[in-house]
Amino acid sequence: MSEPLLSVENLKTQFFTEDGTVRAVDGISFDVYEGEIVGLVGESGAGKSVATSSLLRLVDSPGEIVGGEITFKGETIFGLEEGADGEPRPRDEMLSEEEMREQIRGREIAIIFQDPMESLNPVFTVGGQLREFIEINRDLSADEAKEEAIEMLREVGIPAPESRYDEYPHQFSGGMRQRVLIAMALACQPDLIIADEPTTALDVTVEGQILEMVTDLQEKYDTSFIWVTHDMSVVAEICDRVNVMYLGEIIEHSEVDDLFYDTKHPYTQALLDSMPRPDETVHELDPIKGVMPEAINPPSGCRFHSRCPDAREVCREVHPEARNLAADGEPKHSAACVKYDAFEVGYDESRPIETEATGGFSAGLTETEAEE
Ligand SMILES: Nc1ncnc2c1ncn2[C@@H]1O[C@H](COP(=O)(O)OP(=O)(O)OP(=O)(O)O)[C@@H](O)[C@H]1O
Ligand code: NI
Repeated sequence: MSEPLLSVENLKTQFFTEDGTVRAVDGISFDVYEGEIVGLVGESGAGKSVATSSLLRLVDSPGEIVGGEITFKGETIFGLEEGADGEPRPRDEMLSEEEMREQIRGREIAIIFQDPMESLNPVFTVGGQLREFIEINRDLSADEAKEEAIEMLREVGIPAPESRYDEYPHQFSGGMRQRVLIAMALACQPDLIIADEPTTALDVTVEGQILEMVTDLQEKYDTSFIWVTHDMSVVAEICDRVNVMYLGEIIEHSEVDDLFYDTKHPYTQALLDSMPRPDETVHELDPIKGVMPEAINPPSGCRFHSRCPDAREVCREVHPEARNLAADGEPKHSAACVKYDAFEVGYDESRPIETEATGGFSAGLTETEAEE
């Protein structure tokens, strides 16, 4: 395989709050290759948005990227080295804030958020905003940029784009606004588009139409995507490869079919069991037991052990790094769960423990309450 377009190594982003340090992203690694859609999936609070905004160095105070490497087309978006005083400092080749703003954001890596009203200005027409964006970023005249803007609106499926060009964002439906943002993301022909739950607020039919359009455009332009979602059916529909996140970590990674048909991590299994599956018409939904613990004080050992049906003593003690469990020659399939022999930590001999998932006590109750 060729070099990845984007490579993320051991990325850590933390928020320094009054209550303590929130380890929102705690050592994640993944790659994105040219022309693929990579999913980032997990429950609310897993760290998906912090991870994607870190990729563009858009984390605001009190948040900070504290470690790791982000490389994009050979350029260092983030990278530290040890300074003369022993303290970490940005490496010389790390892109400056100005370079990030002028070369990377919007041009080479575009981002689409869940709420289009945050990205569209309500007092300007949709077409005007798109035209201006194209004009600024692509050295086109105002007329050329307008033509291109109309073309982009047509491309993302906005009917009668010439007349809708002069309308304001509030005159567009939610789905149509989201299409405008996709047009804006595509306008500079970036190599990578990060989509942070852009279809979550839409109804399923509109969502389906948008996902279909994205897959078509993705093929046409050969753009790579990172698609953030908490919805496994979205993953099934558009992703080539998937990273599953839990409490700041990527706990499973594989090609999309393997994630569904050869699920390795109990958390991924729990996520799948809690959602309607696209490949099953009738399915009893089984919500994940318990709540995700706080990222300030993550549980010892495996972070999922408190909610895991397979947890044993050893899961409280050993913090597993994801390992590739695929057979030789098979595509990578990694998981961070010590129940697999590859981890060799004595899982089989270890005593099972009661967790929120084993029915020993139900979610939210303490052990004594449940015994009564
Ligand atoms: N500005 C902030 N200050 C303190 N903590 C923050 C801040 N922003 C995010 N966090 C914390 O970082 C963690 C990850 O949040 P993030 O928004 O990335 O989750 P997410 O996976 O995107 O969830 P969702 O699906 O709800 O969007 C959470 O524990 C959150 O409370
Ligand atoms: Ni988010």
